[in-house]
This record gives sequence, structure tokens and C-alpha cells, in this order.
Amino acid sequence: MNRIAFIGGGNMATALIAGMIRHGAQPGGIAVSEPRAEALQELSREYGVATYTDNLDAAEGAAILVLAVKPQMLAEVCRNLRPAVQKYRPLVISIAAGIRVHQIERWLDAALPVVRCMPNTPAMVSAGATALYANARVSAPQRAEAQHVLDAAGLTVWVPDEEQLDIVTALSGSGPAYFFLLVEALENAAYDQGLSRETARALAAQTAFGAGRMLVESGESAATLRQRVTSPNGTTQAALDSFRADHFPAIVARAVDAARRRGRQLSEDMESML
Ligand SMILES: NC(=O)C1=CN([C@@H]2O[C@H](COP(=O)(O)OP(=O)(O)OC[C@H]3O[C@@H](n4cnc5c(N)ncnc54)[C@H](OP(=O)(O)O)[C@@H]3O)[C@@H](O)[C@H]2O)C=CC1
Ligand SMILES: O=C(O)[C@@H]1CCC=N1
Repeated sequence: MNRIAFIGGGNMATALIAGMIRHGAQPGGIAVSEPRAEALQELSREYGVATYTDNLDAAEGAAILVLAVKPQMLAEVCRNLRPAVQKYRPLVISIAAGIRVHQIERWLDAALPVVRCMPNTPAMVSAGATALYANARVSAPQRAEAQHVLDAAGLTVWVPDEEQLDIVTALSGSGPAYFFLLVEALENAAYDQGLSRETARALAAQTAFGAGRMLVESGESAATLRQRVTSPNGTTQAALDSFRADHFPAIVARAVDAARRRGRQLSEDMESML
């Protein structure tokens, strides 16, 4: 694998680096830059990667540049990276929510191969889900390289249209938080009804894990698996009827739409940045 530099060494970058190392990447070929000294020390100690406080030092000679800072930081970070990208012309991979390829190219002031992708935090346990989108300048080998980086984090899929990344962000990028919210609510409901906090937490988490494994491993649809739990006139049906009476599908649809619109807004908020 070519030398790869991560700009920003926060949650997602760490999850992706961990996945790459687990899949046999050489730590010496991975550079990370990040302002927080303790984060850099941790990355160096845990994974043996090269760490820098200066983004240009990290980007020096990199064939792949992963932009892993907050969307609001990206314009400034890209502008500072101009000398390195114009010299080395790397494949740029952005994981920033919302920010469009044309904005990244404008801020880098270079027409470059850019892959935008949307991973999620289960990448930390190699159970991530990532969608990728490539602009027309990305060659077939570069596409394979980008996919290789993200494959180490879990499932990967390509989308043909950049707009679809906002939907992906609202589904799988933010999605782990929706499941955590449901688990919190289940845990609290069982606790309120008399289970100990510890027992409620363990059962709620294991139920989420078991349901997730069945969804991924059984090859059956969520609807089929749900029906199999639901005995006629039984306890599950009582709960599902209550969910429907409270418009659960509409609640979920509205939340996903709010996340999708926020992704677009993040991009629009940054549109004035040159
Ligand atoms: N978390 C998630 O579930 C997902 C996040 N994303 C995207 O990933 C990106 C990163 O998110 P996440 O990892 O959660 O955020 P983090 O805040 O954990 O990581 C960003 C890191 O970048 C550092 N940073 C700030 N300024 C600079 C700079 N000028 N140069 C280099 N590094 C800098 C931050 O340091 P400091 O803390 O000191 O500011 C921080 O450590 C975002 O764009 C987000 O949209 C995508 C998919 C899922
Ligand atoms: O909340 C966010 O904006 C980021 C993108 C997807 C998950 N976390």
C-alpha cells in the first residue's frame, strides 16, 4: 500500500487506522496529523504510526490523503494543504459529512481524484458500514485503493451519485446513534418497571447484538425476522401495536430526513468559503 496520511486523528480516523493495522497494513506507511498531543501519543503507542502536529509534514509524499476533520474545519485545512497536494497530487479521501467534492477541489485549488465516503463508528470493531463515491478523476486502481482502506473497517458499497451520500449519512453514518438511543430507552423502560440497572443494560445490549447478527447473518429480511418473534396475540404484538399507534415508522422517517437535510446544510454553510 502506498503511503497514506490522515489529517485529523479523532474518533473516525482512529477507527480506520485500527482497521487497517488489523488487516496487515504496515504502520510505517501510515502518517497522522492532529493538534492534540495526547491523541498523537496514543496513536503512536497503540498502532506505531508516524505522528505529526503539522498537516503538511504528514502529507509530505503521501499518495493517499484522508481528510478526517470536522466539516467546519475542512476549508481551512484544505487551504493549508495546497502546497503538498499540488506537489504530490494524491488520491484524496474525505470522510467529512456533507462537504461536496467540488468544495474540496476548490479549497485545495487543484483538480484531483477525490473519493468521498461515509463510514460509521462500528468501524472500531470491524463492523462498520461505508458508502463511497468517486469523482471522474479517480482511476480504477485508486478506486480499489480507497475501497481497500475502507474494507478494513467492514462492509463497503459504492453509490453512483454524490447526493446519495446525504441519505447514507442519515442512514448508516448517524445510524449507530439511533440504535443506541433505542437501547437506552429499552434499558430505562425495563429499569423503571423493576429490573436492576445492570440486568436491564446487559439484556438490552445483548438483544441489540443478537438482532444485528441475525439481520446480517441469516440472509432474511428484517420484516421476516420480526414476524418470527411475533406470536399472534402475544407480547410482541402488543408492543408493536403500541409502536404503530405512536407512528414509529413516521417518527423514524422524519428523523432520517432531518439528518439528510442537515448534511446538505453543512455543505451550504461552507459554500461561501473560498
Ligand atoms: N463520528 C462519526 O460517527 C462519523 C464522523 N464522520 C466524519 O468524520 C470527521 C471526523 O469526525 P470525528 O472523528 O467524529 O471527529 P473528531 O473531533 O473526533 O476528530 C477530528 C479531529 O481533527 C482534529 N483537528 C482539528 N483541527 C485540525 C487541524 N487543523 N488539522 C488536523 N486535525 C485537526 C481534532 O482535534 P481537536 O479535538 O483538538 O479539535 C480532532 O481530533 C467529520 O468530518 C465527520 O463528519 C463520518 C462518519 C461517521
Ligand atoms: O453527526 C455527524 O455529523 C457525523 C456524521 C455521521 C455521524 N456523525
